Amino acid sequence: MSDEPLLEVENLRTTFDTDQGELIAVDGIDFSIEQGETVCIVGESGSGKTVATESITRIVPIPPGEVDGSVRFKGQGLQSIDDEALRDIRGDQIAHIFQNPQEAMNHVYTIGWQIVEGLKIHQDVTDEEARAKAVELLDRVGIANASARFNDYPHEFSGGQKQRAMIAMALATDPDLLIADEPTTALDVTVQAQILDLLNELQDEFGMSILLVTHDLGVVAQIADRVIVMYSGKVMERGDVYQIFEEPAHPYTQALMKCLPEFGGNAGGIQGTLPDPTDPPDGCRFAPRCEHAASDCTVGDQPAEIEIEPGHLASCIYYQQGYDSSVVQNDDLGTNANERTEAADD
Ligand SMILES: Nc1ncnc2c1ncn2[C@@H]1O[C@H](COP(=O)(O)OP(=O)(O)OP(=O)(O)O)[C@@H](O)[C@H]1O
Ligand code: NI
Repeated sequence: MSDEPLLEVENLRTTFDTDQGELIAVDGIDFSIEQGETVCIVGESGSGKTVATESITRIVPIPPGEVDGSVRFKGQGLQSIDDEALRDIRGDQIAHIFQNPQEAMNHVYTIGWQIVEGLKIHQDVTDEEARAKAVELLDRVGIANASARFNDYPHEFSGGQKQRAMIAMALATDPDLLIADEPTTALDVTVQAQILDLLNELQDEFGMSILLVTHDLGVVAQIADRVIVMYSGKVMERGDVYQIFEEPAHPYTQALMKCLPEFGGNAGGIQGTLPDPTDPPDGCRFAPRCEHAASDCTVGDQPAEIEIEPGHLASCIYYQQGYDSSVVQNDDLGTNANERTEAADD
């Protein structure tokens, strides 16, 4: 095995041509995912999480979208390969699951048929083998009585069962990377926890990497190895799950944490709104909402990411030399955040 990451994204920039002008959805972000790792992208609605992940295999609509930057998957540059080769990778090595399985499924075909079709397109199997494998997968994702449920239509499955079936479809081709965009948002809390447990188990078993998009820090705590905090198309902070929960460094991450119920936060979220993506402000994108913002925060470009500890980086000038980082370091988050990461450790 090489020590190259499974996925390496550099300077990814995705814009849309809109009536209001060029909309910058993702503004030059870098990240990588190692083999077997779970990386979560977290951030408020509209921060560019979905567009970032959908730019990897160019499932964003082009036009009006335009994707720039470098995406390397197993060492192969995806930005330069043709659509057919990309479709092959998408169906085979990089699988997507979405928030709403209802939309991703075909209503007129049975669940089993849809898994079988996926298998047959990408693998050289007979009908019998494909059927047996589909039943096995349905069973594996926790669909009781799988061989009978094989013949059910999507509307005969509950929301949680549909999401399980989507996961079975995604696993059918034994992908190296599973991209899951808000996979549990439409589900109630108990089912959500079960699906995340299932993803964790399947990852151990199948060895795939997971890139999971969510706005929910509870989901992050339950599943992430590493976390990327996005805001307004930029990466604000990144680190392993312990660093992010125990020592959130960027005021934006801290503000997200403070919205959690254990800090007495309300579901209303952070005060204020995201900047206009067709006209982002100078300086740090979060400065207009940041309680610590100084005049230096509103000039130039988004600050470069500064390494605070190995693997833990924040894009905030207070961590640059000559600034006092104690201004943004936040003691009142410490103890409760520890409880959360202990839960994440289980
Ligand atoms: N097809 C499109 N055309 C124009 N603008 C788009 C398109 N798709 C996304 N955008 C814009 O790109 C920005 C980022 O959207 P994106 O869906 O990535 O956010 P997100 O972080 O996934 O939010 P959410 O948590 O609500 O899913 C938003 O301003 C959105 O309006
Ligand atoms: Ni999204």
